[in-house]
Amino acid sequence: MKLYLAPLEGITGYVYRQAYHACYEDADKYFTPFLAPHTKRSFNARERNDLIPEHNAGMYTVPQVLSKSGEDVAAIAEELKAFGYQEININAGCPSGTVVSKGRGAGLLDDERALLHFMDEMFEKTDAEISIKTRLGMEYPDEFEGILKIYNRFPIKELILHPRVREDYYKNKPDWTMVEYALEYSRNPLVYNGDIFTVEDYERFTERFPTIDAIMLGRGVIRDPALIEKIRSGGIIDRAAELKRLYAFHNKLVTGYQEEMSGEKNVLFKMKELWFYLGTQFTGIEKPLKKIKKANSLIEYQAAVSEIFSTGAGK
Ligand SMILES: Cc1cc2nc3c(=O)[nH]c(=O)nc-3n(C[C@H](O)[C@H](O)[C@H](O)COP(=O)(O)O)c2cc1C
Repeated sequence: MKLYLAPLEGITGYVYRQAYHACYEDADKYFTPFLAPHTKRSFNARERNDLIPEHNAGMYTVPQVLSKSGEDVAAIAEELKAFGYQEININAGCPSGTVVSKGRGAGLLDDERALLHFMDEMFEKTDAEISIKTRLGMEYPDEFEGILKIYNRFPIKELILHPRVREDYYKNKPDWTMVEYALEYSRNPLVYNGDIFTVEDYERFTERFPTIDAIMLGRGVIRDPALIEKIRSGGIIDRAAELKRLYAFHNKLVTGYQEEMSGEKNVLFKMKELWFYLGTQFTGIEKPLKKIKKANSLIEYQAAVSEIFSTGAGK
């Protein structure tokens, strides 16, 4: 099974990916959070930092592009080639109102004619390898029938399906009936994405879909960075060693963000967001978690984190 790390805007930037690469067995592919091409100028400093080869050494990284213009995608693909990227991923799933209202992300799925035009132009104007990360549609899962017919007209490297509609955001359950449908009718290789948080979730999925050979993991890995290794090893990982490694990974993130960003406040913001996910793998940490949320300095923050790791709390 190939296991990919999903793009998570604000979380899986290069600092996260580098720390992950240093501490854990690699994901088979890493996807950057979306880049939104600008017609007049090239990448901004943050995007450039995410893409440069030095920040992606030893990892197979796929840049993700958020656009509704095939021409813009083709232009950005050329710029990405200069960084050494042959494969790019298209975001056809972002549910955010500001993105969708501009016809991008899941908004691409709102109008089949526009989607077809976008795909036509993109495939005509670039020879880069294109994968698509898609939802089922905007409102109803059966919208996917028409959408898949469009995807089937193009040689997509991988069709990564997050089987929710835009209206779901991240609520409700991924629709596995539509995964069955996609498996039967997609002419392109299918990758699954959605709600695989534990080894048990993974096993339930592979039991039902034994022929799917690639899964993209998002929040599951952010909650438990060892998830990919647990899946590969069948769940056997020593908890004490695991916590030690998680602490080292955590500290690498803090150092990485300190180097990347100016000001403690920004670093604290990033780390607090991460604990929203990491906290779920511990029990009995309400007090230190509260201290993390309230921390005004990195010293206060690190003291609270040390409480969590030193008590060995854990499920
Ligand atoms: C905070 C956050 C940021 C995200 N950013 C992106 C993004 O930049 N591009 C994208 O395609 N999906 C993005 N997603 C969606 C994830 O890649 C993934 O599809 C979703 O979380 C479902 O997978 P999971 O259940 O394994 O987490 C984001 C999700 C979250 C929660």
